[in-house]
Amino acid sequence: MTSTDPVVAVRGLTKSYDGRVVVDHLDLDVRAGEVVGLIGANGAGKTTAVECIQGLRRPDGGTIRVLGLDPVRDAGTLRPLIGSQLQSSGLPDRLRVAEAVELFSGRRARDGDALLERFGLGHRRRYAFGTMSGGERQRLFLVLALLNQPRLVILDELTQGLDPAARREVWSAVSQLRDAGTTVLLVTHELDEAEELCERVVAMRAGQVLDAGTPAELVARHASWATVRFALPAGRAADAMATLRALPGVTDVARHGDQVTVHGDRAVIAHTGAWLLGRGRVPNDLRVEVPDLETALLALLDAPVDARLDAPHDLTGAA
Ligand SMILES: Nc1ncnc2c1ncn2[C@@H]1O[C@H](COP(=O)(O)OP(=O)(O)OP(=O)(O)O)[C@@H](O)[C@H]1O
Repeated sequence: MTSTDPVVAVRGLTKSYDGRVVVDHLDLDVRAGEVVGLIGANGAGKTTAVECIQGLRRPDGGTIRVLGLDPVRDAGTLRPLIGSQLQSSGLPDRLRVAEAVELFSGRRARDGDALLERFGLGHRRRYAFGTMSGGERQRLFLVLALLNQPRLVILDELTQGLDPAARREVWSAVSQLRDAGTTVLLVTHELDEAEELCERVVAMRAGQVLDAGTPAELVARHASWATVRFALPAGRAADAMATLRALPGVTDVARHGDQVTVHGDRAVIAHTGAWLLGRGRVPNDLRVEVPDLETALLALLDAPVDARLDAPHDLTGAA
């Protein structure tokens, strides 16, 4: 493996359960230092794919290389090089934090105490797992995933069931990994999480990749509209309608009293802004709404199956 080879390279991965195909010719690359998110509907095959990547499941077809190794054939060599927190992670309730760190420490283990401090768990060393909050547990799983200085970290539904504050804590911990250049493959349903943490996302449906790119690229490709809202002084809104409709990119203009809504492609933001400036006054209540990754994914999942074949994008994300 050379320094430019992807950390994870999956080609044509297929996996069936009881004759039902759940991963269908999946291609996926994760390059060194990238945080890549696997997103998609329930049952899209995300967990199965990462389990194959970890060597926990044997693929039916295709090839997988992780750090240049085959996850099944080279399982012994690869296991210490991957740090993982899986959907099914759990620890005995009575196990103390320090004991868990000791138990999981391998030959390559770094200073567990320093890691606990880094993730805000230094004061919890003597606490039993069963007494910890959801956010603390997930941060402990992150500590355990990182303990043996893995070359790849795999996180599956890391913040599922956490309250907003605990999610933020865990996000901040993952951001630290990203900033430190750790290679992370993240499975998530939380699209705000993917937008916050992932440099690249891979959207899956029915075992196949629908599209891949930065969150902004996916939004631009599948939800490229914008809506601008503002109020015009009493009586002026009606006159403005025809002018606004003629602006480039505008597909719809609506008026409720003095409230005006202009809808269209992204160019609408600039043209409506320029028109307002040209009138000499920017309304105080000017608002712009643009879709997020969730809207883009919903549009993508709704698209007919063959629409993805029109997408000229490299689904592995290779440069
Ligand atoms: N061990 C198994 N035996 C039989 N079917 C399975 C098994 N594991 C998963 N499946 C099925 O395979 C399909 C894909 O599941 P998988 O967990 O990989 O999807 P996912 O995208 O991770 O879903 P979720 O987001 O709900 O976790 C689902 O229909 C699931 O029920």
